Amino acid sequence: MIPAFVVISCSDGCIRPTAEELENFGTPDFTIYNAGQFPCNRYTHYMTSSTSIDLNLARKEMVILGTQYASETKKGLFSVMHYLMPKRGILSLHSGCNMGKGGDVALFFGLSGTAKTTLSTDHNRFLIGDDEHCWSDNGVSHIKGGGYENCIDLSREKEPDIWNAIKFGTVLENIVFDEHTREVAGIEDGIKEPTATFSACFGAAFIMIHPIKYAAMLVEKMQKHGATGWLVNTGWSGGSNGSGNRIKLSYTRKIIDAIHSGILLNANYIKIDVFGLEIPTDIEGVPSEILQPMNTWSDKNGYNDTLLKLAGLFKKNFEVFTNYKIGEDNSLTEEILAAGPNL
Ligand SMILES: Nc1ncnc2c1ncn2[C@@H]1O[C@H](COP(=O)(O)OP(=O)(O)O)[C@@H](O)[C@H]1O
Ligand SMILES: C=C(OP(=O)(O)O)C(=O)O
Repeated sequence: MIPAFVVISCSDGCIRPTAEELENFGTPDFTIYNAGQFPCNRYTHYMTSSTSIDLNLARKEMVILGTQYASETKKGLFSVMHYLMPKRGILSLHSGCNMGKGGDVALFFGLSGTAKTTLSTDHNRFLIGDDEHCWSDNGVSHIKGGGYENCIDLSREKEPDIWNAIKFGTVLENIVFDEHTREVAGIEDGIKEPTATFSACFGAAFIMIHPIKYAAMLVEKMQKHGATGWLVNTGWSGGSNGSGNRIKLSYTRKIIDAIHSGILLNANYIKIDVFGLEIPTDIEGVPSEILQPMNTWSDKNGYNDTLLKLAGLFKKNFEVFTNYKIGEDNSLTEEILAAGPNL
């Protein structure tokens, strides 16, 4: 049995045919069988849990078993888009997207929980979508309707647009009203030590062809349209477990504002060791001392050890991609490698 909230989430995310269209609908482009909590057989070869999402591109069918996660249908379709779109020269992206009043478009890449929804929802800009987009020669369009926001510590002051979006008809998932009756663990419960997670294209779970192919398309589109790329920390700063804090959302928003305004193109930068990242020395509204990560760590040896450890993990992670050649030469892979950490 599928709970109503799963159905609502799916129909909100997809284009709903009108009654007239339904009369002569013909053969669907794709058929999804979602069996809700009915499990898969975990004793099947390669099955590691009682949840499975099986996709058959030739039959144009998907079977979802053993999960009531509301987004599973649309995330499954996201994988299908990662197969179909690149074939048409369109780049599919795990990103949020918004547009400034002058028509400038920004994409926000990141794994789940890294603030695609939070930052693409910006009072001064138009929201295109929070999670799944396509970049074609005609511009950026969103794949799914609706938005999926992490509600931990949500407040009217800090995130007014998202706060106001919660009204009748909103589906709340994994929400605990009363700590005493809580049955599910919170997303961050039980996490003691942050672990480095690498996910190609910020969405390894969804991509269908080699990640370098998506990377090549991204490079081509960024060069063609003169887009700039920025790495913004929306996560931890100032130490590993037991010390440090998550960067304040208000500071992150100021950093994003400075990027949108173009002011950072002419700022002063300091290059950090190992990763070679260039970090602006000043951003209006953000304390300068938090911009350089080393300043925020009281344990300087801990900082250097962690920097080297992370650089090693980066290099190791990329090893599996280095043999893939794209185009006549291997230059794109070489360029990506050159931009990585220098040990
Ligand atoms: N500095 C920060 N920048 C962005 N988000 C932050 C920051 N600190 C905390 N958060 C919180 O992190 C969460 C990000 O979740 P969300 O935007 O739903 O991520 P995603 O859309 O990438 O899955 C939100 O609850 C947001 O309030
Ligand atoms: C969790 C989801 O996406 P994300 O956290 O990447 O925004 C989702 O849309 O189901």
